[in-house]
Amino acid sequence: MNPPHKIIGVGVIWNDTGKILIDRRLPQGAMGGLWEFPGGKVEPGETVEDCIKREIQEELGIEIEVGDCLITIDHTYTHLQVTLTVHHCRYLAGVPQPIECDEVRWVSLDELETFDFPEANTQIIAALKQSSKFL
Ligand SMILES: Nc1nc2c([nH]c(=O)n2[C@H]2C[C@H](O)[C@@H](COP(=O)(O)OP(=O)(O)OP(=O)(O)O)O2)c(=O)[nH]1
Ligand SMILES: [Mg+2]
Repeated sequence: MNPPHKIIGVGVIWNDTGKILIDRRLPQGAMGGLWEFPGGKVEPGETVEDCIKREIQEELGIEIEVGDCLITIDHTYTHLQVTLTVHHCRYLAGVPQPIECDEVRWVSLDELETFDFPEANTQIIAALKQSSKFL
């Protein structure tokens, strides 16, 4: 039997000093304690862009603008298959609050590699580094 499949909208949120917002998942549950880019499950009838905007408002209490898609990744974990659709986002307003996570941080692209992320994120970080070469 294949594990269940979730479609996830994920935001790489940039502020105007070029830092990226990451959050630490709660210690309990799947991938507990790992860092991630904010996001969550796409609800029925919702676009990925709407999902990212909603999740980030719910989880962090901030306003963002959702931009271009960076990458889409299909990844199979032991108990779960995920499709992560990752968009660049622009921070607009509000102070990020750890509403549904343990901690939030603004970090540089270089610092990203020093945090522990889920396995699928290796590809997101590689894509970010690749795309930033041309900035
Ligand atoms: N938001 C986010 N999720 C990620 C990343 N990398 C990664 O593998 N995931 C996985 C972990 C989760 O299984 C899923 C995120 O969906 P979610 O946050 O709604 O799922 P969850 O398991 O925490 O919540 P739930 O099903 O209990 O409602 O995608 C990432 O960078 N950001
Ligand atoms: Mg989530």
